[in-house]
Amino acid sequence: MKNLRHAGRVVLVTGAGGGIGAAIARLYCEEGASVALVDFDEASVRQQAALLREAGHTVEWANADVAQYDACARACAQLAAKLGPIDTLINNAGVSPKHNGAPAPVWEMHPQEWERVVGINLTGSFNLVRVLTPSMVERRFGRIVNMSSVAGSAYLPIVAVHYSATKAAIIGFTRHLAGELGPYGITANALAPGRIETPMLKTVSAQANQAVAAETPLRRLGTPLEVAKVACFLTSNESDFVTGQVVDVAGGWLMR
Ligand SMILES: NC(=O)c1ccc[n+]([C@@H]2O[C@H](COP(=O)([O-])OP(=O)(O)OC[C@H]3O[C@@H](n4cnc5c(N)ncnc54)[C@H](O)[C@@H]3O)[C@@H](O)[C@H]2O)c1
Ligand SMILES: CC(C)C1=CC=C(C(=O)O)[C@@H](O)[C@H]1O
Repeated sequence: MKNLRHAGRVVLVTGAGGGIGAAIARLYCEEGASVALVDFDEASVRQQAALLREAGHTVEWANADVAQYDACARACAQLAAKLGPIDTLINNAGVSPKHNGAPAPVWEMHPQEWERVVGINLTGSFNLVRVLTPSMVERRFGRIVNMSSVAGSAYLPIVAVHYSATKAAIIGFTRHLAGELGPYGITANALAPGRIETPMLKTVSAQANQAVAAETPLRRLGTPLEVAKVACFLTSNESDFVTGQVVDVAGGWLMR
């Protein structure tokens, strides 16, 4: 029997064209929500939306770069006009760029590349929160999940400094949101995935991933669905009194 605990909810997921975001969008659909998919890769987000519609789910999609405030505002207005007011926001879109096949050391990182990644991984989450919280505050209800990473609080040589810095900032951002928005019935939590099998991993050697699996207590990498399950839990009625928390989804890797 399906768990329809998100029936009646309208959920917006960024980075929903693939990887963890696509799994999150699908699980919300399966749990009864209407889902708005946002991604800057138009072909991917269109395809994910088509797959979900074919399965009978209520979805709309928008092609937007989360780093662009105006594009976020336009996309949210269009999506809310079709689905109704958005009450659940999953800020999942993020990038972990490589430079010549490896993370750029800080002394070689171009300032524009720093700005670009901060724009997507951090400002992108602010943009969506800024656009959507006025109606959440007005309706005295909202659920927000921001995607951090174990890299936000542990040194991971596989990523570069902009990535770690933005994922750490997401934790402070989330806790501040929890404090400020709590009195209006809005919760904000963060997820800190460990290594999850998604397209983001395609630049990492199989050997490196095996080494992570070997040092993970559960002895494997995670799946996008395992991250999605925690996002759905944290925004369901089962987590009504949970806010300002950072939840690792990492199989025990890098327990801190
Ligand atoms: N995969 C991992 O091991 C891992 C671990 C920890 C945290 N994370 C985080 O989880 C999130 C999802 O990662 P993933 O592994 O699914 O990545 P992914 O690369 O597989 O998917 C990311 C999606 O975000 C979209 N996207 C990227 N930049 C965007 C932008 N500016 N505007 C709109 N959409 C954009 C991409 O088109 C893509 O569909 C990211 O925030 C990532 O940092 C991933
Ligand atoms: C895919 C690789 C570069 C990677 C990205 C993000 C991570 C994170 O924890 O945020 C790493 O675990 C790693 O999988």
